[in-house]
Amino acid sequence: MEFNLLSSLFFYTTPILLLFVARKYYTSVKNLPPGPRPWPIIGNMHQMAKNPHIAAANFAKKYGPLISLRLGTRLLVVASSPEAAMEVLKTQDRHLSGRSIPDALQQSFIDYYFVWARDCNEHWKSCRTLCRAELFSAKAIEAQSNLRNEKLANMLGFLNNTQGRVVKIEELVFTTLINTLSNILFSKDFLDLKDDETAHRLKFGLLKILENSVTPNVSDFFPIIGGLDLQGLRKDSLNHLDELSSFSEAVVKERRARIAKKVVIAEHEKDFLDRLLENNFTTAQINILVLELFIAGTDTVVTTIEWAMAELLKNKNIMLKVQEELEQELNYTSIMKSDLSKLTYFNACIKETLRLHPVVPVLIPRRAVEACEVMNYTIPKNAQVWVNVWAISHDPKVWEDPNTFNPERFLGSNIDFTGHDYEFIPFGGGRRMCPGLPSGVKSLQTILASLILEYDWTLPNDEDPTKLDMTEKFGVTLQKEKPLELIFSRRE
Ligand code: HEM
Repeated sequence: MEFNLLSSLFFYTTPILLLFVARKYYTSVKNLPPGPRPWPIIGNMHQMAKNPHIAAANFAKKYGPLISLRLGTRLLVVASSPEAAMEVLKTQDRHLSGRSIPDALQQSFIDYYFVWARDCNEHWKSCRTLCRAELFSAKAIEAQSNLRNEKLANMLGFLNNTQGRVVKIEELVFTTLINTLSNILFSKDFLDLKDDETAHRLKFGLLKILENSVTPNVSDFFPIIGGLDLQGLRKDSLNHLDELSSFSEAVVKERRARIAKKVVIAEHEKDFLDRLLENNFTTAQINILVLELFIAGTDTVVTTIEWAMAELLKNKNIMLKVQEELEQELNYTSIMKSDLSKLTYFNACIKETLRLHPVVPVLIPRRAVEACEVMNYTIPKNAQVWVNVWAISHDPKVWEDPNTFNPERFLGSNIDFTGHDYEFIPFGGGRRMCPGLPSGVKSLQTILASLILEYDWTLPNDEDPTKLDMTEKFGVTLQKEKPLELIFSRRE
């Protein structure tokens, strides 16, 4: 009886309270960027639907390059032109360098996040410094080359035995990348190319965490009721995080035991885990960091390779040109030893893939740590900020014929993805820019070059490649809705 009374009270008063809070908040902020009129309570939620990056790009056509939208009681500001992106990522980088942590990831270890660190705090700084020195510096990438070569050889060996069977590209590349990364981090393979089930479980867990972080969630729209976790996304993410931590936890335990026994290891044999332990990272901090590196460093590369292969299949003339360049410059044994950045046409294809299919379409959402001005509009403290890379990449005012896959546009051009050319920022920019760029690009180059050079690719059931379904699926990463499946046959 008492419970019924309380729940009815909650049911009837909550919407009124929310409406009041939202109204009070939004009428108090002056000079917000323009945008479509929000509905009471829900704001513009219903207008963002399945593909929010496209919906926001369409609003930008009407309201300008900086717009504001309301998602429940939350304010979202979206930058959709190179000029607006530059103001967010460069001019106001310090004020807009926070992350907006989705409710699904509001867990007890929130202070240990790297990718989702709320602001550029001391822990974030030590993660970034250590990762840059030990994983992503030119010296570190060079030191990883034997290991990468070995994992690449495993992948090609596996493909040689598929004998006309259909191969799911995302699973093949995912396993290769996880093992490359797990060896760099822990000197250990996490997966076996023949063991689909474990690979599937790991991939499912990582993707589920990403998916939960972008699933429309009432707790994000109305933080006042966040603690209730009405959709169970926080609980579900924690279950996956716990399960995935078990992959690393055992290794960390083993390593600590080795250190306790004072076993001496040569400097050049130490891996990333040794460095983390030397820097006094706790087991919980290591588990989260490793998970975030797996999340940030696998799906991005897998998805980009899948899009690149799909575009090359669709565009036979471009494929022939890349094959010709690779054949002239390399052969398989020299791929890891070659400087692949010298292959102009091949690299133009990688850039064009990242332009047409920017794998992180709105960057990882930023948060205003302080109120600031962008394009003469006010961005209030704690507003969420997207840089709509997808909109910039598909804007005919920025790119000629933007929907066509045309690597030639990058030939003889200095435009690069290093975060300074704001019309092309697939890795973001400013202090939260992707630190894994050198590692990601190395993986894209070596895996793609090997697959192009070594095999002819055909679609199952003699499907016509020019009719390949290129529908996108929105998420933190912009995936190909229908996974690419191919049959590989060795080239002469
Ligand atoms: C095709 C490959 C990749 C693409 C397109 C990509 C893209 C991005 C983007 C757009 C961001 C957000 C940047 C921003 O907010 O301005 C990001 C962040 C990040 N990426 Fe990547 N990434 C790739 C590969 C990798 C790899 C291989 C790793 C590591 C193994 C990695 C680790 C990270 C980390 C740790 C962050 C968070 C940085 C921070 O918040 O300070 N990424 N990435």
